[in-house]
Order: sequence, then C-alpha cells, then structure tokens
Amino acid sequence: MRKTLSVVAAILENENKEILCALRSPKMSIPNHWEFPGGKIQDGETPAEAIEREIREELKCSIEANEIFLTSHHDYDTFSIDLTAIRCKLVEGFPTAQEHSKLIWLKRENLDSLKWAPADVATVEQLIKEQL
Ligand SMILES: Nc1nc2c([nH]c(=O)n2[C@H]2C[C@H](O)[C@@H](COP(=O)(O)OP(=O)(O)OP(=O)(O)O)O2)c(=O)[nH]1
Repeated sequence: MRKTLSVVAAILENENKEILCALRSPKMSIPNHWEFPGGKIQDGETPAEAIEREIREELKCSIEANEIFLTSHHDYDTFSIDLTAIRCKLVEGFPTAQEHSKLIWLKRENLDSLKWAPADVATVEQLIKEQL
C-alpha cells in the first residue's frame, strides 16, 4: 500500500513581509526543489511540537508555532503527503541552512518564481492570493 507522510512546514515571515524559502539539496528527496522548512511529524507529536523541533534541528533557531495556515494533500508517484503549513514566529536566533542548499526571503508576489516541491504549490498559491 502506498505510504502517506504527515509533514509540517513553517511559514516564517520577517519584518519586511518576506517569507522564508528553503532549497532542498541534491542529497535530499525531491532534490533541487524549494520548500517551506519542516519535516515529518514523529509519533506522539503535535504538529506544533513537530515544527518547533524540526526548525531547531534544521535551521538552528527557535520558533513558536502560531496557527495552521493550510492543510493539503498531494500524491507523488511513490508516496503521498499530508502537508500542514503553520504560521510561525522566530523567537531566538536566525535561520541558518544545515542540510538545505540555500535559504532566501521572498516577497509573496515573487514566490511563484521558484520551482516548488509539487506538494507546496497549494500553499504558495494561497499565500499569494491572501495578499491581493
Ligand atoms: N519539510 C518539507 N518537506 C516537504 C515539503 N513539501 C514536500 O513535498 N515535502 C516532502 C519532502 C520529503 O519527502 C517529506 C518531508 O520529510 P523530510 O523533510 O524529513 O524529508 P527527508 O526525506 O529529507 O528526511 P529523511 O527522511 O531523510 O529524514 O515531505 C515542505 O514544504 N517541507
């Protein structure tokens, strides 16, 4: 049976209203695609706990999970993903890439210039739409 991953992703906005975008490295699954940083929810974790842990591990900074922005489902060829995008606030430190190839802050209207992981397209569209 096809596996469904439960994944959380952080929507982090800076004081210039730019959103943090992360480029998956050639070594990661779905390589060379942009995503909202995050990862798989572990057993027993709430989505908020999962995103706070993932960002601590992946970007070496502390965030606080605020509200859920969007939940979406996407079928890849070999697995499916339930993606929960959560609005988050930076509380300590500054995001630095550990595994990602690159981190950039982008205005919402420019988000669609990147090659996103297919599961993220719904979230990107909602972010762009929200601004109009
Ligand atoms: N973190 C994150 N993952 C995403 C997004 N969109 C998307 O399709 N994914 C996929 C990529 C991965 O297959 C999965 C997330 O798990 P992960 O980040 O722990 O993936 P990984 O395979 O690099 O990690 P691992 O199994 O090697 O520990 O969800 C997104 O916006 N953020």
